Amino acid sequence: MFDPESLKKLAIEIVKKSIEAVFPDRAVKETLPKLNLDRVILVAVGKAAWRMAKAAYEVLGEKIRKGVVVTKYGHSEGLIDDFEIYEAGHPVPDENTIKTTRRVLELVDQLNENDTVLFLLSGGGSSLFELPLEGVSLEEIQKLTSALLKSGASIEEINTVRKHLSQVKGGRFAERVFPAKVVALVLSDVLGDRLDVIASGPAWPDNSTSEDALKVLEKYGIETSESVKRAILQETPKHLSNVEIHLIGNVQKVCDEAKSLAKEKGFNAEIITTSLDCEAREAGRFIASIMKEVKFKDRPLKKPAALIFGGETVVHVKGNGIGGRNQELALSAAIALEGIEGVILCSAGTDGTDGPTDAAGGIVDGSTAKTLKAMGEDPYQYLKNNDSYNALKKSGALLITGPTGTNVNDLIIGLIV
Ligand SMILES: Nc1ncnc2c1ncn2[C@@H]1O[C@H](COP(=O)(O)OP(=O)(O)OP(=O)(O)O)[C@@H](O)[C@H]1O
Ligand SMILES: O=C(O)[C@H](O)CO
Ligand SMILES: [Mg+2]
Repeated sequence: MFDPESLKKLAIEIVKKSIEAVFPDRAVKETLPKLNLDRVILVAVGKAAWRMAKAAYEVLGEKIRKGVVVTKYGHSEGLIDDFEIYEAGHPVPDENTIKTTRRVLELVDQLNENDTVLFLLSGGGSSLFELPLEGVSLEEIQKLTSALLKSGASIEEINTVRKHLSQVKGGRFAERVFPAKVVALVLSDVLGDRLDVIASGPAWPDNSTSEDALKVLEKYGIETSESVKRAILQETPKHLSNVEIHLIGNVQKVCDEAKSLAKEKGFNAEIITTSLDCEAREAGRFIASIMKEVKFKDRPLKKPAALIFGGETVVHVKGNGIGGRNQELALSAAIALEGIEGVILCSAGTDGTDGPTDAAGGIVDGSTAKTLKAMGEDPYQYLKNNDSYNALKKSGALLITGPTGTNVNDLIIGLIV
């Protein structure tokens, strides 16, 4: 029923269309009309901020009294009415982060109980929205952030520390907006969607404590100054009375869309997990083993079948090649699927950039490893050297989409016919 080329095309189509379903524009436009907003101050923060703000402007128009957007360098796409649009440092905050955050605080400090801040939040916000507590310098925050990012700490742990050093994270932004209200739309790039973790939860009560933050520093052996330790001891808000939050997209949504698209195409489709978080090469091998079970035993699904996985794997980079977690997962699966017909696996970062490369991920089948071997290359050596980008490039197995303007973790689909 499917030749390898049409199966590949179909897998790419399902992945691309599923990512479109989590474009923030669409979700903002669906959500805002239900909220009865009038005369708001718009503040958009994160990697998807520009697109979220543009969509909000298209829905609310003149109802937006003032708009401020802060996103990563290169992530804004032009003017939106008379909004102030800023770009700042990511993944480590810089001078522009501080300047913009001060500007936002200046605006919200003038508000009263009749006002509403429409807060559009997405991943990356921790670095783009920051004003350190009194006594803590930007340099100290930069040093600490770099150390935490390299330490192997989880995003929850990293943000636990960040929240306790900031005037805007861990609910302190919402506290500062009081007595005005905050209505927030949030696009999640955190597995489990914890609202106090996404972008360090500027508008959500903090579930973590000063003690937790100190424990993270101790666990990863990170040295800090006395002034940083003193600042951490000031506890973040645990209750907020002026906040309404709407989660408008996450990895679950992208998986749901993939499942329904695969079903439309006549596949038996199932979401196996939305919280895949192990080492990328192990995930690739394990997913390949399930695909073989379907191929040869028709279980847990009968062919034609679509297996869908969402999450964010990790890579402990030991080699000196280039790649990303989705490309590494795909290469590992390609090795395990070698020689099998009627199987294809696509692994993609929904933001369109997987690791420090121009690819969104990889798309592999039973011929990928064979193609490399026919060229005299050893796929396993590429995997060992964390050089998935070059292995997939040589075998024509890179998935290239360009930056998508959204960011909700990774989508992996396996088709078996
Ligand atoms: N050669 C490589 N092979 C595989 N993975 C790599 C390689 N080099 C870096 N990485 C991985 O790429 C990750 C960064 O990728 P990426 O920018 O896609 O992350 P992200 O989670 O999407 O970031 P953000 O949350 O800011 O959007 C690093 O955590 C690292 O593990
Ligand atoms: O900004 C951040 O903290 C990360 O992207 C997680 O949301
Ligand atoms: Mg990314």
